Amino acid sequence: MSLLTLTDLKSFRRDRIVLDGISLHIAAGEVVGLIGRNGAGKTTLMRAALGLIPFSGYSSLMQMGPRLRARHVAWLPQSREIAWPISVEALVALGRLPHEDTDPAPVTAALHRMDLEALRHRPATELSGGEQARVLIARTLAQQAPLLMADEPVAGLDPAHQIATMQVLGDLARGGHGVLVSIHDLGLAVRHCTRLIALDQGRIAADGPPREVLTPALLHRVFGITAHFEETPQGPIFQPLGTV
Ligand SMILES: Nc1ncnc2c1ncn2[C@@H]1O[C@H](COP(=O)(O)OP(=O)(O)OP(=O)(O)O)[C@@H](O)[C@H]1O
Repeated sequence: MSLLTLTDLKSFRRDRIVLDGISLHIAAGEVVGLIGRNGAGKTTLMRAALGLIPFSGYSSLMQMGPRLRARHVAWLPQSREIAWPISVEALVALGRLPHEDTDPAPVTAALHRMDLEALRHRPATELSGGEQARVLIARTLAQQAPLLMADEPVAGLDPAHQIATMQVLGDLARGGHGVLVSIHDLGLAVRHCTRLIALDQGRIAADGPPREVLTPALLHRVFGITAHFEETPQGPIFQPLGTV
């Protein structure tokens, strides 16, 4: 089942085309990594799909009313700013707003999944940057939406929490959700994403399983790098080596 369909999406910023002809589906069971250089259009693609910036073309999310959309898709923006000193638990509970319920179970589960139980009563504004990022991820988990869209969810997290967060996204997908994440760490992307979409100057340069997307030719053309890519008994290992 497709949870997100985009057809011929285009977006302009300051009269310059920054997304052009984007067509894709995200299905239940997928963790799709959106990759590309700085400025390639990853954030723009997700914000346009959500209707947060103007675009032309079709986004299935825009066919839903605001209430249905809030239940269908959880969104983690790149900005990790927390404005008010509310408790971690209260902030995570904001993820339940679209459901208009007071069921504590999804909030408790989200706190547990993001390793936040010990911090639940702390003011969220008094946490470290990485801890705040985990709180905001937990809020999106508490929303229990079929589709999760996250802009660089693991940026700023320590290695253990990066891996744990990617595993949480994998668990969500295996539980029938769909996930679209922008990510710069190609090593993590290769290990945890079921599929990669490489963006280059606002267009899709490649879309498929990590091994098929991250070819030497694509790495050269889209990222300007060389890399070592190896299948091992511990899973695939991808390490950028140099610039070209
Ligand atoms: N508010 C804005 N006004 C004008 N141009 C913008 C604006 N936001 C983004 N752009 C431009 O749109 C293009 C795509 O930006 P976008 O933020 O989508 O890239 P990205 O792939 O998410 O990059 P990064 O990896 O650095 O987060 C860039 O050329 C950027 O300069």
